[in-house]
Amino acid sequence: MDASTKQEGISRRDFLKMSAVAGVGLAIGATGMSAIQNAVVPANSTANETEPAGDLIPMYGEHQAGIITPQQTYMYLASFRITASDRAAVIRLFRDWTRFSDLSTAGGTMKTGDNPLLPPSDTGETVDLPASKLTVTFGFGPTFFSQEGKDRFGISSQTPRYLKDIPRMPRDNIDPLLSGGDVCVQVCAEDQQVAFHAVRNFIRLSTGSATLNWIQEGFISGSPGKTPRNLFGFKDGTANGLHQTPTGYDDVVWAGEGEPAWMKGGTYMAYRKVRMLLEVWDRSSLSDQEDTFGRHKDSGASYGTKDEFDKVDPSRMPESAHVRLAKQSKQLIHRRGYSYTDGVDLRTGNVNAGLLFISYQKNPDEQFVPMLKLMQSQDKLNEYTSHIASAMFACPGGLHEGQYIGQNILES
Ligand SMILES: C=CC1=C(C)c2cc3[nH]c(cc4nc(cc5[nH]c(cc1n2)c(C)c5CCC(=O)O)C(CCC(=O)O)=C4C)c(C)c3C=C
Ligand SMILES: [Fe+2]
Repeated sequence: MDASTKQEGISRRDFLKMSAVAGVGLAIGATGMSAIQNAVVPANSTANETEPAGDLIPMYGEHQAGIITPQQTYMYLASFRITASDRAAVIRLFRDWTRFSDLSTAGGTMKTGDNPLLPPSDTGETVDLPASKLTVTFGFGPTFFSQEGKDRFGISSQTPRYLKDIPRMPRDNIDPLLSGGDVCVQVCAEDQQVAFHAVRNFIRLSTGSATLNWIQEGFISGSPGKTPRNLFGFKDGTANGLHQTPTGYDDVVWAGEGEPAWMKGGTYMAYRKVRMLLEVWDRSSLSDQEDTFGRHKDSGASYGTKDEFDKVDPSRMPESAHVRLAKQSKQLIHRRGYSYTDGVDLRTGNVNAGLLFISYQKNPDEQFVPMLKLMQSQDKLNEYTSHIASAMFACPGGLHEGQYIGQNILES
């Protein structure tokens, strides 16, 4: 940690220590500190200290939380465009975002009512709510490093090895307004209001430095310990078990050789918003539905087997089955998708719904893109889906206390 960080930074642990001495409602008013430092105070420091351990997911460590963390029920994915023109302003934003992440993942809020003449620093909707397993995961898009050949923040030499947009696919119906971005923030929690509060305050804190491109919200549902079902009624996520081994995440998820130092412990997030044509699907026979995946709907067992986790034999499946094609690519990825609903398609009266497909992998060129290509050309699932948004982000490794997100890039 460099001296300036130590001087300016204030960690949750320091914060709680200070709160314990000064009592609840401690205000930090040093001039020169950025907006959030003046605004940050735990909603209730006692509540923070006694937060049930099971409700907190540590923010610090070798990897960012929210990547291999067991999936929480709710997710927001927000994409920002940096509007700040100089590196110092980006650093201020990332410091503020990091402090807010530190605070909110620990179950705190910014000050909610210290000056009646000013708007409260925090929007307030999580006061009295627990941390709810809140995680915040940051990623950087290709345009963060350079845009139209311009090295905006003098960091293009730090571009990760495989970071580029997902190439256009033949069946794509991609909406550019819902795709890409300089920075993404994935927020997950067991309570939707806790997740929304975080994303909303990230947006507030970005005022003057970044604008929101798009935001998506998703949900999953499943009994504890069971694989959740997607909106087609199939268990989705079964194969993640294949790399849940001692070396599995290093082999599949965490960035490898030839990457800038800040990618150590990091990964690539591939994102596709995939609309699922529920009305078409609901008119299909059970055998058509099962042939689409090569798995049985009720049990989740692959064709020719009995139980969900039995070894898959692709030769037992139709050639166009989704799982057979995934196997044909001979690649593994770590999927962490969420269902979404977006109201009604006013042109057809059909429901807008589908999957916010998110996968993490160490090398998207080798693991993700070939798999997507294969699926786009041959997958029976294409009869029922349409890819409408797309993005690729590089997610840095985890932070230690006192660091801010992107520090190793911006201070390299
Ligand atoms: C390019 C990668 C993938 C996209 C895009 C994708 C979209 C997508 N998938 C489902 C539903 C299921 N997918 C399942 C398995 C599965 N899917 C991918 C990749 C993509 N899916 C992989 C790598 C796998 C695992 C294959 C294996 O090794 O067995 C399954 C089966 C159960 C499971 O393992 O999760 C389902 C169901 C939908 C609905 C969808 C787009 C809307
Ligand atoms: Fe899939």
